[in-house]
Amino acid sequence: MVTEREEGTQTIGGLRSLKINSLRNLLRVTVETEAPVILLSGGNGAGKTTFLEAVYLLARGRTFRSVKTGPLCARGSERLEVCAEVETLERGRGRIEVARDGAGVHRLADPPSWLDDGAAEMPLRVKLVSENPQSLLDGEPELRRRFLDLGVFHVEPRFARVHAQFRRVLAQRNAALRIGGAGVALWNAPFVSVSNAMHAFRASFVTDWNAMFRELAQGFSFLEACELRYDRGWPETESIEETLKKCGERELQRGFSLAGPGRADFGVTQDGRRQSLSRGQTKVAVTLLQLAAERVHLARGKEPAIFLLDDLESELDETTVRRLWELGCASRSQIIATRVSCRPESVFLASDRDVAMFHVEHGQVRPIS
Ligand SMILES: Nc1ncnc2c1ncn2[C@@H]1O[C@H](COP(=O)(O)OP(=O)(O)OP(=O)(O)O)[C@@H](O)[C@H]1O
Repeated sequence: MVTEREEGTQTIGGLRSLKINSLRNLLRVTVETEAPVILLSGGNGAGKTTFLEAVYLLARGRTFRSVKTGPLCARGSERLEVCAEVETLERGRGRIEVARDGAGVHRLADPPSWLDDGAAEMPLRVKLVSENPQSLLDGEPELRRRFLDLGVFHVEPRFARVHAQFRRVLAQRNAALRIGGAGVALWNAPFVSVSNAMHAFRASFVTDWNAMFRELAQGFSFLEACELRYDRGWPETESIEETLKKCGERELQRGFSLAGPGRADFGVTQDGRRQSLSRGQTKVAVTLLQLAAERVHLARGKEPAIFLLDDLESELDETTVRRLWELGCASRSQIIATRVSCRPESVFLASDRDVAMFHVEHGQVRPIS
């Protein structure tokens, strides 16, 4: 497996075929390709993002779009299905299938052993640069914690148990704080222990992630002196026990925990201060964060993820698109990218990787020969 990656051939894992039934405007779509780069072009509303959504659904069992985008099931249909043949370097080929009806999302897989390992070991990992990547750095800390935790989870499956334990302890501690503090003392010791465990996992991932991010950021002058700063959720100068003691009164007044891993955050900083970035620059930073995380995952022996790049060109100048594209192609992960068809596609074809091009129109996806 490593040999193929190191030799730089185009033989990488990823999607080999994708069938979509009744997902938004994609009523019946079949795409078969072994290409390491899949480029979908088409006009607005053609269904390009929906194609990415189908792959994301397979990997994560949910969509990346907000509920405001409306129901996933095509109008007039009661069930959607997405099915893919996937090749992994370690396990060869297998099928993943997701179906959704009124009762929610069901994930089916063949061979069934792929299911036994749990979500962390599912054969399909995706890394998304979405239609609004800025929300990761500009939005709620909750989004960043989820992003960070997914990154940790992929390198350290034991993190899932610690995470679940933390959520249970936090819920109990908060319940005790809400009713005036009776029983809080009972939950402090487990809270301290699970907080320290969670921080240790996160910090170890962030150290590597930051190193990769700084390396990648060298290619972009506005990010040159920037780094990834992780805030564990309580001051670096004190232990979590000390912080709990200090904010005990306030926690009782507010009725919930004010410190701990549930308050962790990260950001792109320069000289310790949050860097102010334009929309385009923020998009670059988020793309680099994804690429950096992928490098960490690969270095820890993970299968390459599939990069889903939704309209990479929007808000970016041509040189920047070219640089990001080169970095993406150098990662040797499979890339599925969308673009609005009015722009020249030369940037995307200028790499040594095979590109399979498809045109998306009125919910149909057709190969461009
Ligand atoms: N449940 C649904 N049933 C049928 N059609 C839907 C449903 N939900 C969304 N759509 C339509 O499906 C299309 C999907 O658009 P999508 O966001 O995938 O387009 P896109 O090609 O990425 O466009 P853009 O370049 O504008 O981002 C839209 O035209 C939308 O109106």
